[in-house]
Amino acid sequence: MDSLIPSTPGKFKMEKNSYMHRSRLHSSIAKLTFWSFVFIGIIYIFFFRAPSSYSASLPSDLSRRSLRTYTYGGATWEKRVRSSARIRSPNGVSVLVTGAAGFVGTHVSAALKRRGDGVLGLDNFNDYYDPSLKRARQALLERSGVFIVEGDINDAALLRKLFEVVPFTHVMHLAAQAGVRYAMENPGSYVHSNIAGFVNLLEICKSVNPQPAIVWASSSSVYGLNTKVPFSERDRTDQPASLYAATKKAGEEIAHTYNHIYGLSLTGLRFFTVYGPWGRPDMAYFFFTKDILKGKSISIFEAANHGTVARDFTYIDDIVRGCLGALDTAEKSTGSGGKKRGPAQLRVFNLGNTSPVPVTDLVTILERLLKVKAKRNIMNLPRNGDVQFTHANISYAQRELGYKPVTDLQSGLKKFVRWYLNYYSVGKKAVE
Ligand SMILES: O=C(O)[C@H]1O[C@H](OP(=O)(O)OP(=O)(O)OC[C@H]2O[C@@H](n3ccc(=O)[nH]c3=O)[C@H](O)[C@@H]2O)[C@H](O)[C@@H](O)[C@@H]1O
Repeated sequence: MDSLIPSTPGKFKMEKNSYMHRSRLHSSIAKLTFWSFVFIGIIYIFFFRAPSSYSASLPSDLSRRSLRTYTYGGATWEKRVRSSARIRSPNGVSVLVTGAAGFVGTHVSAALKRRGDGVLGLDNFNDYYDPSLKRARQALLERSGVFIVEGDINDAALLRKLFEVVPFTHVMHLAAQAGVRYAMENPGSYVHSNIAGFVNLLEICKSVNPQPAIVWASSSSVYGLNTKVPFSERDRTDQPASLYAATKKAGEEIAHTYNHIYGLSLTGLRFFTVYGPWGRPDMAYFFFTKDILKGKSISIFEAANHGTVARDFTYIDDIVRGCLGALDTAEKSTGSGGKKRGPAQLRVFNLGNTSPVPVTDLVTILERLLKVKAKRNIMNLPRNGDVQFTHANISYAQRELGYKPVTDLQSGLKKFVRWYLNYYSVGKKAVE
């Protein structure tokens, strides 16, 4: 079919010329045939090819997200929102936690609630990974009095409404499209959540009165191809190795802008491979556990020349303490009515463990805890966004937030495995 449709008008002219000596009728049939092909071609491209390639690059969960409508409002709903966000301790704060049904979001929300802060969750419950795990986390939070509003950070009307009902003093912004490798499959979802969603949230935060202070999740991946170790906040972060990292880096620059123009107090936290109970099934420690138990082989990446791939795995409870430290030391935003009144706080911290562990050692620990030998398939680190190692310098967070991780990988994984076996009711007797 391609050969029948001229690709350029020039080509068309040449073909048309070759028919000049034929009969007029023949020529008009040829023209008609040609234009029919062009027409059919256009229809094909716009109505069939375009949507399918569009949905391949902006796949299912993004389109599902945009199409999904959430219902909110009404007296009962507002009552639940207010009650969840009510401060119950003398020095408490009221915090809107975005991504509250996510891994870190659930733990942070529960910790804030425990100490008497007002907490309202927001989550779109997308299906990037098993939503039933998010629902289970939601049930857990509900039992401790945290209500999660179902909605998207891109929904300006919803965010405005939430601030109308509750004048939040703080926003803990953890909603994001996470995962390094998935960015190659679904780039649009990273732009949608990590850039557009973040800007939308900041737009609302800058315009409300009083403006909240914002603490938000950046990522260790912003260090990208940086080779200087341990990674310090002052190191270069202009060589991201994945679109995920690029969107988190963009978030840091966007934070700078909103701080500069509107006086929003902003603290970014660069998390280093956070793991633990209620974790994310898309992360290696989680699906390695699942696959080892099933007797399925696992792919363990190694760098060139059998180079070690390592991560500064950081246990969730340590991260939660870092998040609370960031909230507690966050100064007030200085703007009001969308106008800056003075300079405001702008910070970025590493929250890591400062103790990188090779992925092979992670697997050995899991084997011991699960009492099952892994079927190891060693393969080259794919070029899909992964970096060879991460290692946090945490002295700045230590000084400013009192951040001090205390959990080594062995102890943290033990807690994870115990939770995993219990949650998925695995009959095996592992982890003594
Ligand atoms: O700290 C961070 O900034 C990031 O940490 C994780 O990203 P990553 O460290 O790549 O975590 P995993 O996907 O769980 O991978 C952990 C290690 O296992 C390796 N891996 C992963 C998958 C696999 O099949 N085999 C394998 O050896 C990876 O190369 C990596 O070294 C999270 O997924 C990101 O959302 C987060 O921002």
